[in-house]
Amino acid sequence: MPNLSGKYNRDTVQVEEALNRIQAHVRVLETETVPLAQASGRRVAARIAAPHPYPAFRRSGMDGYAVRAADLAAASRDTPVVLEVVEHIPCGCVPERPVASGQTSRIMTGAMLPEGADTVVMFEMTETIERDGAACISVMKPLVSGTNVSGIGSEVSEAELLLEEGRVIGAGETALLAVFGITEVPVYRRPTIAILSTGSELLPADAPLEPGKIRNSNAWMLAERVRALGGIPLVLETAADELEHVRAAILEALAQADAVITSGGVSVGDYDVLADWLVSWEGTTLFTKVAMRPGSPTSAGVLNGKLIFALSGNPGACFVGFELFVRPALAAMQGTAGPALQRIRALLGEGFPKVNNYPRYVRGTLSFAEGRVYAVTHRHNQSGSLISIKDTTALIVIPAGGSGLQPGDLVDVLLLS
Ligand SMILES: Nc1nc2c(c(=O)[nH]1)N[C@H]1C(S)=C(S)[C@@H](COP(=O)(O)OP(=O)(O)OC[C@H]3O[C@@H](n4cnc5c(N)ncnc54)[C@H](O)[C@@H]3O)O[C@H]1N2
Ligand code: MOO
Ligand SMILES: [Mg+2]
Repeated sequence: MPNLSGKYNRDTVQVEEALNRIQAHVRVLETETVPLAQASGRRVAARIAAPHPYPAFRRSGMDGYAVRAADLAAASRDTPVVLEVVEHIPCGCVPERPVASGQTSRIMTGAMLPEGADTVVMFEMTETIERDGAACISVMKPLVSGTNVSGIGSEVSEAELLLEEGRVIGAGETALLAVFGITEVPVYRRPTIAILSTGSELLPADAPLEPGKIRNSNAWMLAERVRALGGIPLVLETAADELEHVRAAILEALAQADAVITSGGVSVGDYDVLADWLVSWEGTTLFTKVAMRPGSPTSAGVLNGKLIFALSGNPGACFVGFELFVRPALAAMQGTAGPALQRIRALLGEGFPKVNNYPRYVRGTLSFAEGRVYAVTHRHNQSGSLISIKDTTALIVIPAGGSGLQPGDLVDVLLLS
């Protein structure tokens, strides 16, 4: 029997220190190139610069007439300026005739401006007339030169940074890559994350309920989060609370995955075998207790250069442990340093009278009223409850100590979405 006294006497580390220890062991994954159509949700693995200016040609912003602004300088209701229409320019065409003084070309939104012209008068400001058998327009107002024209590079100049390394590719990013013709995108490899649920009480989701048992929800929740953060979840068969069984499952998982998340068995119970293993194993233990609620027994270690996140089995604690520790690690594996969660300050909506010996990460959401941001805690915030997870968009940080918080007190809030 290994010496398990460490299971009961654990050093407590602060959340920040626990995260630092994890980040120190993150290995940034290799990069690969994927077609643009498969780049959604991936993180860019290089600094991507604009290969050409955008727009690449002087472009009309309106359906109207391309003119020389100087020609319209004296235009007024009483002295309209008459210009001869010399060409029609649809989108996608290169104008064939320059616009000389006294001339104009009919031009469509998005079409290339003809030489000589510097301004576009929208149709609504013109009147078409005929003069000496020629099609003309009359304009009754001057325009500032450049009106309704997007100049070359006015939006993006050549070589300008488009996407910084580590950025997640979403709608705006894909649009940029497409418009610049970057159809082979350098991205970080997606981390494969093995998910092992431990617990002899766990049934698969499709099993009929049995007395004393519950269906496994953590595996589904964790897989969903891993997928949403760019990883590939590898959900393993649930392990019974037996040390050898759990150990073997983790070792096998480490061979196939970039990191392993376990849930359950980290506290001091008789069948909390992960806690047993982490004090007697061959790996490096990073921490086995964190100054936080829920999830104080959350543990982590490194074996064969790979991280093992041993999250609590309690669904609320499992969720919070994932967001605080696994999420930043997933981001870092895919090339993004820095905090994974944005921290803001908000006014506490309802009071939180409970005094804590550890900082508490309360599931909640933000609400907005009269220009103020309120942090609203959810009712079911026990470590063991899971009903509030679906409505959680933020973790509200209630500091340790003190004498409870009043409505309107300023609190730190970690934004999850
Ligand atoms: N004497 C003490 N008891 C406990 C302490 C303590 O300090 N002294 N800590 C409590 C705290 S805090 C937490 S958090 C839990 C941690 O429990 P474990 O991580 O060891 O998890 P289990 O014992 O395996 O299960 C706890 C709870 O969660 C349910 N569970 C487990 N896996 C799943 C799953 N995949 N899906 C859904 N639900 C799951 C399990 O059935 C239990 O109800 O320990 C306290 N005890
Ligand atoms: O730290 Mo435990 O997760 O409160 O219940
Ligand atoms: Mg337990």
